[in-house]
Amino acid sequence: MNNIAFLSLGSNIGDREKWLKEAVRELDQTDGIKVEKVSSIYETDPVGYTDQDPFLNIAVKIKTSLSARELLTRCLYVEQRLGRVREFRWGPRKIDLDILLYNNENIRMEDLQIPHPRMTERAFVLVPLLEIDGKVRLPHQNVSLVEVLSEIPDKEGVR
Ligand SMILES: Nc1nc2nc(S)n(CCO)c2c(=O)[nH]1
Repeated sequence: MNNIAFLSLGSNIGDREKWLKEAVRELDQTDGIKVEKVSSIYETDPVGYTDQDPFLNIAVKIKTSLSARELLTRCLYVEQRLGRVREFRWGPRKIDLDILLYNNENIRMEDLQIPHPRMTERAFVLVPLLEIDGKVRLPHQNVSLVEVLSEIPDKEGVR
């Protein structure tokens, strides 16, 4: 398992903490995935589509032998297994798993973009991520995510 990946998990329907914990367990029980670190749980104001309930968000560091594509497939499987129903794109969700970083790779495909394209705009992603790795950087860029987070105005939306 010589690949490192960072994921962002979120939930804003039902027993949010339960879904987050179950998703982490599903990941850790996957052949080829070892959960290395899990952040604290943060309550966060919804961004994007704001007319919905607050989220609970965490970040997770994994070691994996899966490719980025296989990891995406696994994340979608965990969402389906926990019963996520995709009503509309930015709407409420029982559980959401987003791949943020995979090694130091840039991947630009129709349905797989790594680093996650919106991660640098989202305090709900960066605060948990920096809790588990304060030195994490974007691939091939000289920008520390600590500096990126310092530029985001609405950090109070993450508690
Ligand atoms: N605070 C917060 N807002 C969000 N908007 C969307 S869409 N999502 C789903 C993840 O893209 C979230 C989220 O996880 N947390």
